[in-house]
Parts: sequence; C-alpha cells; structure tokens
Amino acid sequence: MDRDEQYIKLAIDMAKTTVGQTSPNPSVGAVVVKDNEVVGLGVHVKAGEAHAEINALKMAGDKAKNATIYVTLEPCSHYGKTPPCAQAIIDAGMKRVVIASDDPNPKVAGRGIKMLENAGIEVATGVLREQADSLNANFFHFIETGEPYVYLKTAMTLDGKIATSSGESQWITGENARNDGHQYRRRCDAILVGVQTVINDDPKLTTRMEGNGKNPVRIILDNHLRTPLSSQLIQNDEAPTWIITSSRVSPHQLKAYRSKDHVEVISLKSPAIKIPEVLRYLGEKNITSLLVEGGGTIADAFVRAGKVSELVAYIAPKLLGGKDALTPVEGKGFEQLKQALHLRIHSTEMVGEDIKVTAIPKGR
Ligand SMILES: Nc1c(/N=C/[C@H](O)[C@H](O)[C@H](O)COP(=O)(O)O)[nH]c(=O)[nH]c1=O
Repeated sequence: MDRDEQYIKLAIDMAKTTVGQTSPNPSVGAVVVKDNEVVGLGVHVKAGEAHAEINALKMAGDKAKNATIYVTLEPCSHYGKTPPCAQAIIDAGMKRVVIASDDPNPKVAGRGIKMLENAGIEVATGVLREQADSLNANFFHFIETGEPYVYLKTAMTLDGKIATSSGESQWITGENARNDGHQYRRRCDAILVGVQTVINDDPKLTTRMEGNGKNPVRIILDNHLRTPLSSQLIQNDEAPTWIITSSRVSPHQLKAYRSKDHVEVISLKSPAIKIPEVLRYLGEKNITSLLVEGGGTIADAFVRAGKVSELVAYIAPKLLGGKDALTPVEGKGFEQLKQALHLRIHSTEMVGEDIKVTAIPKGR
C-alpha cells in the first residue's frame, strides 16, 4: 500500500464510523498531510453541518498551505447548505488533492475536480475507489434512482425456516447475529415489516443492541389497516411509525390511529400496495436506505418487484422441519426456475454460531 492509499484508507476508516448518521448525505472522511505529517483530520458528522474537508482544514489551519488533502469523495463544487469545499481547498492554497470516489451526481460529477485543476492544484482520483464506493452504496443508489437502497434481511434455520409450524420465532439466531442485524437498523433510515409480522411478533423495531444508536423510521405495509392498536409499534413512541395502506380504507378506520402523534397513516392511491410506489414515496421523504425485515410475504413482494439491493441472511445451525413452518420468501413466488432472482455472493462469515451471507442481485 503506497502513501496515497495509506492516507485514503485512514479517511475511509474515519468515514465508516459515521455511516447512518449523515443521511441523506454520504459518509465522508478527509486527511490533510504536510511534509508526510498528518496535520488535519475531518469527517462529515451530520447533514447540514460542515463537510469533512472543512473540518480537516479547520484543524490544519495555516499548515494547509502547500499541503495535500486526501478525501473519500470528490469535493463538492456547488453551494448546498454549506459553501463549496473545492473553493475552500483553493483558498487554503493547497498543492495536491487525492480522491477515492467520484461524485455520483451526474449534475456535479467532475466539476469539483475541474475547479481544482483550473486553480493549478494537482488532482489524483480513484485511489481505493471500490472500498470508498461500497461505503456509500446506499447514497449512490439513492442519488441514481431517487429510491432507497433496500436491504432484505432474513434469519432462518439450516432447513430454511423463519419460525416453527406453530409460529414461534424468537429466537432462531443467537445474540451475536441479532446484534449484527441491529447495526443495519442503526445504518438505515427506515425499517419495514408487513402487518402479519406485527401481528405474529409484535416487534419494537428499535435499535437496541450494542450501545443502541439512531432508531429508524418504522414502516408497516398494511393493505387493510389490520395493525393492532395495542401493538408496540403503535404504543411505543421511541421512533415514528408510518403505516402504508391502500386507498380502500375508510376515514373511520384512519381515525382510529390519529390519536398517536408518532403514528402516520399514508394511503397510497392504488387499491393494492405496489412496492415500486412505496419506494418512490419513501424516496420523496428522503429515506435513502431501507431495511426490510420480512416476513415472507413482504420479502416475496420485494423479490418479484426486482427491488432488492442486497440480501442479508443469517443462518442458524438448527433444523426445525414442519411443512407448515414459515420460510423467508413466501407469497406467489416464481413459477419457473428461469425466473429465479440470481445473486452474487458478496460475503460469508460466522457471527457467533450462525452464518451470515450477504448477496447482491446480479446486474446491479
Ligand atoms: N426471529 C428472528 C428475527 N426476527 C425478526 C423479526 O422481524 C422480528 O419480529 C423482529 O426482530 C422483532 O423485532 P424487535 O426485536 O422486537 O425489535 N431476526 C433475527 O435476526 N433472528 C431471529 O431469530
């Protein structure tokens, strides 16, 4: 690993610590180096606050002059909530800029680099690009599609069951795997379940394990508004609860949920909920990442709609059997093998006694 890669790696590792808290902005890290000495470090901590480059330049002060800045994403060139970073780098009299990811926004991609080169600053790009790009896969997907990046998460036994035939499901996987699953709740802007999971499991869907963290918005897909008023998602107000229902529900039914400030019922215009419509709506609400926790009917709807960005499967070394035991993907399914959703295995690792597999649909 050469010097440029070393400093970009440091910037990426810093950016990793802010994943989930900068939404709808990307997670970015920056390192300022003068004569092989680190003189400034910075991350973007929250949307609307200073960008990583600005924080690193602030720490570097006068030492930024004729120094090099290593940044995980192309410096912005436009006035957003804060002035453009490319201009701040020019004003600081820097000599060189090393970048990992290009800006995915076609409207501004390359403009920051152009500004820097026109000011006589040397620019190197694409250093550890893949690592930096995967850090912001959610953000890049959101910018390119206007829809949230969708993690489909499931927890099953080795024989593919998510619950016993009598419906018992807690717990299939161990503490470590469930803890790992909560990191996705911290990272995602929203978590989504179907009403059957609410009825069966009465989940809280908050980020509770390993030091807590930001709670995602909790979303229930509920065509006929069957969410029990007594359920934790209605009674517990630690996070917003959005119930997405169809246009067929009556004003009387809607009224029942109005008493809870943290609950919002959204009836989409169609008589039956369609996944693409849900994702367009969530994108408009700046939900950039969505954790779909099931159950099987919901998973099937997302799979058949071709709207899964990444599968996260936890597999417990257990056998449950039972022809009526629930499986991760239920619903209508595909009738022919050639229709199957093909994925590329992205990672496999042990998490406690369980196996964790992540996989990306082919062609993404
Ligand atoms: N049943 C299992 C899971 N089950 C996940 C279901 O969504 C379940 O209803 C919620 O996890 C419950 O939410 P909360 O914990 O109350 O916030 N997920 C897992 O990772 N392992 C399992 O064994």
